[in-house]
Amino acid sequence: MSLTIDGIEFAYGKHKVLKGVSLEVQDGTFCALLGPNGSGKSTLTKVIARVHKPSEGTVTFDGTDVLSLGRREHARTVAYVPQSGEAPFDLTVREAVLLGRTPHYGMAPGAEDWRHVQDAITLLNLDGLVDRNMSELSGGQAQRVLVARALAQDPKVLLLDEPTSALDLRYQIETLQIVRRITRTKGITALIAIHDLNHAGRFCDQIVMLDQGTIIKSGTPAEALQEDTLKQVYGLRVTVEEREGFVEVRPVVEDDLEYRI
Ligand SMILES: Nc1ncnc2c1ncn2[C@@H]1O[C@H](COP(=O)(O)OP(=O)(O)OP(=O)(O)O)[C@@H](O)[C@H]1O
Repeated sequence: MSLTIDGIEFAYGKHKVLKGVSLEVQDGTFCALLGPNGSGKSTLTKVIARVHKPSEGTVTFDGTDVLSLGRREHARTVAYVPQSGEAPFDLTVREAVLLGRTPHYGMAPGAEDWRHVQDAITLLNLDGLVDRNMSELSGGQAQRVLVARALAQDPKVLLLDEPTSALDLRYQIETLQIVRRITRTKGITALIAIHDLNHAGRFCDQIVMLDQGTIIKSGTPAEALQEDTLKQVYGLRVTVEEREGFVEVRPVVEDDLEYRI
């Protein structure tokens, strides 16, 4: 049982951004999408979230064609956390999290829906903010609301596009721990676009390295985070060590800008 992405091609106009991307993520796996700016991480999450339609390729989850599901069924299967600039600004925090339940109820939310909303609010430590308007939140608070909305949706596949970019260190760690825990306890498949190689190595089971719209490497953190791969993809010398059971990447910074290859 898995999320299977096969031969995805996508272009913005004439600019080809995804060039035959194929990837398999097993159920219950927390998978990081890594790669330099512009390598296609966000675009890939948007294709799975159906924000963009690929010109070629398929996305299936446990054998079901995700790209041709009905709208409601897709929303019950896949939840998408966009970058924080895309928050719904005219709503209170509670209303924004409740949006995640829309695919699950008919005329009005029921007790089960409110339970999911409250659980997500508590998990993301948003209890003190529930009546605040989204427009009054800091970037990091808004980002936590978007994660809570996606968790309230109770999806099978969770897509996160740089969900920790505006978070302080404590909330970065907490958010990654929460996602990791729900992959374990609920068997959810999570795919996260993220820049922090060490967070990816610490919290994720699988790492997929994208470069110019192509997958360069996919494997465990130890398999994917290798010095030669990182040098090739980021154009930067790094050292990679195993520390307390986790892979740790450090840039080799000698003198001003001398690290450039
Ligand atoms: N809406 C758009 N219209 C045209 N080109 C776009 C659009 N969005 C992204 N691109 C281009 O597609 C390429 C891939 O962008 P994408 O946002 O998927 O990369 P990314 O790996 O997520 O980058 P980052 O790490 O900077 O967020 C880039 O060259 C970018 O300029």
